[in-house]
Amino acid sequence: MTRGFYIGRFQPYHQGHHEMVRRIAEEVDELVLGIGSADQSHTRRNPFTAGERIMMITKATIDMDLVTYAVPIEDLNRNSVWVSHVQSMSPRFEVAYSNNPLVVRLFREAGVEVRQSPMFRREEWEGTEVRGRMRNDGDWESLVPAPVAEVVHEIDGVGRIQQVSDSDSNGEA
Ligand SMILES: Nc1ncnc2c1ncn2[C@@H]1O[C@H](COP(=O)(O)OP(=O)(O)OP(=O)(O)O)[C@@H](O)[C@H]1O
Ligand SMILES: NC(=O)c1ccc[n+]([C@@H]2O[C@H](COP(=O)(O)O)[C@@H](O)[C@H]2O)c1
Repeated sequence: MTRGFYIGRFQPYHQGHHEMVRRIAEEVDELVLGIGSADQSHTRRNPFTAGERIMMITKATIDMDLVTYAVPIEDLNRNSVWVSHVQSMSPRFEVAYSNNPLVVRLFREAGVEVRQSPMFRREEWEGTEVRGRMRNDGDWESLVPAPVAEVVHEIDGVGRIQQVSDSDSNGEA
């Protein structure tokens, strides 16, 4: 039995994340999806709460052939102990998946095996692009799994993003 760990902000969970989970499913029996920056929401870069991101991930991965757990991970302003913080919040895992260079480095320095993947259709499958299209009334729905689009509609996510774009000075280009 192998359990993996895949961390991201998932703002929102999009087709690039989904493709990565599909490939990870070929290598592990169970996967923990760490919801990074869990304490952040209602800003341009981090519009969705941890709970909303749990809904997106749970509904999008329900039909997949692996057990998934979505675990919120708050940020910690101390990189040197961040891996211990992650491990303290997550079910035990043997291998971590990430394409984020800082995350890869921190896990490797802590002695955790890390696997990276290619970036899939990165020109479209990127959180920043999805949020940009939501702000501009573009076609964001084709960039996310259908259950994620349903969650965004349920919580009026587009309305929220358009509103925080005006008021939030937390700045995303
Ligand atoms: N299209 C993709 N193909 C493969 N991996 C991806 C893709 N998009 C994101 N990832 C990886 O998934 C992890 C989580 O990504 P994250 O939630 O930050 O999404 P993002 O699209 O990079 O977001 P943002 O544009 O909001 O910073 C990271 O390791 C990231 O490199
Ligand atoms: N010191 C820290 O708090 C620390 C260090 C590395 C990554 N993280 C978090 O891990 C997540 C990494 O996800 P991304 O690959 O989506 O950037 C982010 O939420 C990031 O804030 C936090």
